[in-house]
Amino acid sequence: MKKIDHIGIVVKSIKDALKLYNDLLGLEITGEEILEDRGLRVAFIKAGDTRIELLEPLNDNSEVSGFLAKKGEGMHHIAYEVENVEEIIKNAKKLGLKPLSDEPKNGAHNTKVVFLHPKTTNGVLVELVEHQ
Ligand SMILES: CC[C@@H](C(=O)O)C(=O)SCCNC(=O)CCNC(=O)[C@H](O)C(C)(C)COP(=O)(O)OP(=O)(O)OC[C@H]1O[C@@H](n2cnc3c(N)ncnc32)[C@H](O)[C@@H]1OP(=O)(O)O
Ligand SMILES: [Co+2]
Repeated sequence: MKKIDHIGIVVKSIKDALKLYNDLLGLEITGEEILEDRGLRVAFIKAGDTRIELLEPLNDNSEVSGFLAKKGEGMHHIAYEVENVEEIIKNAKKLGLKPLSDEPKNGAHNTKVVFLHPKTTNGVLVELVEHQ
């Protein structure tokens, strides 16, 4: 594991959330992306050597709609940058840490990602990210 790649936060509106990250803290958006297949508008904000990932649902079928409906806005996941996501999936299984897919999926900004089920990772949704 190289570092915390980003901290994912679900928000109703990225624009509204910028009052804190941009207006108050002076942090800039370093990359915004629409992920249609995931129903997500995503904005990355550089914060020191890690990033905040703001996740806004595009529609009711978004990957974060259920979370937003049940828990409201808030902390969603912690992403760790790894070297070899395929390798880490195999090791996670051996350790009883449940990957949510057997193969990595495409993440934001040309990455391969896999998530570990929060019920096997002390209640925190963990994302493992390999930058291409
Ligand atoms: C932009 C792309 C990518 C990147 O490149 O960075 C992203 O970050 S995409 C981020 C959004 N996508 C995902 O999160 C995909 C992986 N997540 C999932 O597959 C699901 O969210 C889940 C984790 C499997 C949960 O889905 P589901 O089982 O349908 O929801 P439930 O409400 O039934 O939850 C079951 C259980 O898990 C607890 N839970 C749910 N979400 C979280 C969470 N974010 N953190 C911690 N715990 C979570 C939930 O509370 C339930 O527990 P109990 O209530 O005790 O049963
Ligand atoms: Co993420």
